[in-house]
Amino acid sequence: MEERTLNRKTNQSLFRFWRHPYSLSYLLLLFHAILPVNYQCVVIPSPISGLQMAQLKYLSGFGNEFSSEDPQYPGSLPQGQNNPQICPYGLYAEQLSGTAFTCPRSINQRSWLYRILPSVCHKPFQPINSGNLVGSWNEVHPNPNQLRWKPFPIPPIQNGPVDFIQGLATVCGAGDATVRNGCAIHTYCCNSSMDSRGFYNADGDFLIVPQQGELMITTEFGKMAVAPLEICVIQQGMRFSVSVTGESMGFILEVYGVHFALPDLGPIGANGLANPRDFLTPVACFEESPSNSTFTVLAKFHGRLFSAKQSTSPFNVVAWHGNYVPYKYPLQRFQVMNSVSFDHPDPSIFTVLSAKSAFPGTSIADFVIFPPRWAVAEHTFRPPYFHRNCMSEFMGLLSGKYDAKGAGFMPGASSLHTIMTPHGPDAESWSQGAHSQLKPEKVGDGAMAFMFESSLSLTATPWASNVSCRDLTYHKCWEDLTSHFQHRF
Ligand SMILES: O=C(O)Cc1cc(O)ccc1O
Ligand SMILES: [Fe+2]
Repeated sequence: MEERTLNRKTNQSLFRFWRHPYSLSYLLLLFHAILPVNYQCVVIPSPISGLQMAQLKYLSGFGNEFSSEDPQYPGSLPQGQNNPQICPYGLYAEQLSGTAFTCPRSINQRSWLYRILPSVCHKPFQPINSGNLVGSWNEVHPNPNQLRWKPFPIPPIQNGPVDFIQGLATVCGAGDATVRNGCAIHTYCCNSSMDSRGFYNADGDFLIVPQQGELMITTEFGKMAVAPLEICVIQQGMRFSVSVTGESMGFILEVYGVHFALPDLGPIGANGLANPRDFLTPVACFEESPSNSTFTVLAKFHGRLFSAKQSTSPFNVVAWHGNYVPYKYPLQRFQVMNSVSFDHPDPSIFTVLSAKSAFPGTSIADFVIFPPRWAVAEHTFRPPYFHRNCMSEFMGLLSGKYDAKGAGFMPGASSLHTIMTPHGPDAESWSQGAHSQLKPEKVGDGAMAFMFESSLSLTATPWASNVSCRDLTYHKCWEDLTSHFQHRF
């Protein structure tokens, strides 16, 4: 059977309206077209011209209780209840739970999806080749050294298409998806769109950080365009498919058993860092499936990939409501805090999102960024300090230059300093920081670095340890640090 593409805009003709078995209820529901629907739309021009997504609409806010219906199907969202005996337009109701039913209300997350067929309508899942994905850390050899990688190579299209899922490789991680505690860091390097393939991750949430290439992500909740300097979060179980316009590369922080939240602001006050209204969630937009279609749903379960066929698009959700949703965030919206007197504050002031562990103030993983900012601290060594940390630090450079490193940490490069591994500015950056004149200075103009910081002891996978872009000379960047100790005698 021929596979159909998932990102085809579906036929929503009047003809289909009249032949639909629930056309009477259509008429009644037309009244809903004039009723206000409880959402706040933001229209953001898409950066992706090649994907014909000129303008996408989004709902604004973090952790909100949203509702959305495909504008072509007014009244498709049931009002006043979740489970009408028959849903509007003959849709099926399906709940997607992101937390235990009984989680406290403040952290409880779930959404109700109203879809053409429920997700259960698929052929059995079969295991497929999991490539360079790793989900268990038993075979991984620990390495306490400083590790660094030049940009992970994107396979050229001449060598064959590689999509977002085929291009996944696990760099490092710790913990276990089966006991819902841990995290993994992956890279994706791809050159093609997923077309008729949808994917869900049963293991955890993906925080996706594109470094090269814009992503058009179709989800069950609608479509998101995510360009470099934007990030998105697709939470456990949400189906999605990634289209690209060319060679694309980026990083993924996966967390098991916990969801990302905004950090508390403490004495900072009610505003600052990542502000909730800058988080954007897609609006409902569904795909119908012509008869005789076949779609593939891929699953990541216990770190392994599985594949199943089904006859309807997994993106067949006409309306939804809830607070368990995918979202994106433009990193330039981050309001940076820093010292205006002296000394270098800890990088936790740059936390965008936290996946908290059960220990107060200690995260499974934090997503931290280093945006352009003014440095004004007096009588201070301004670059990042030398450091040994009880947390693991995975860093990447999206653009520009990082203030602790020279050319060896180029855009697209990444590094891992795991628990108690000493690290800090390279010899040249130290020299600059120690001797430069301390006038007000813009740090990292046009630059953006990020850090995935985890309380878990991250270990690199065999793939990451042996990949050809590993910088085996990394340790040399500190070799020129010499003693300046002034003996008393
Ligand atoms: O470059 C790093 O290692 C990250 C980092 C940045 C910073 O400003 C202070 C401490 C720190 O670990
Ligand atoms: Fe550090």
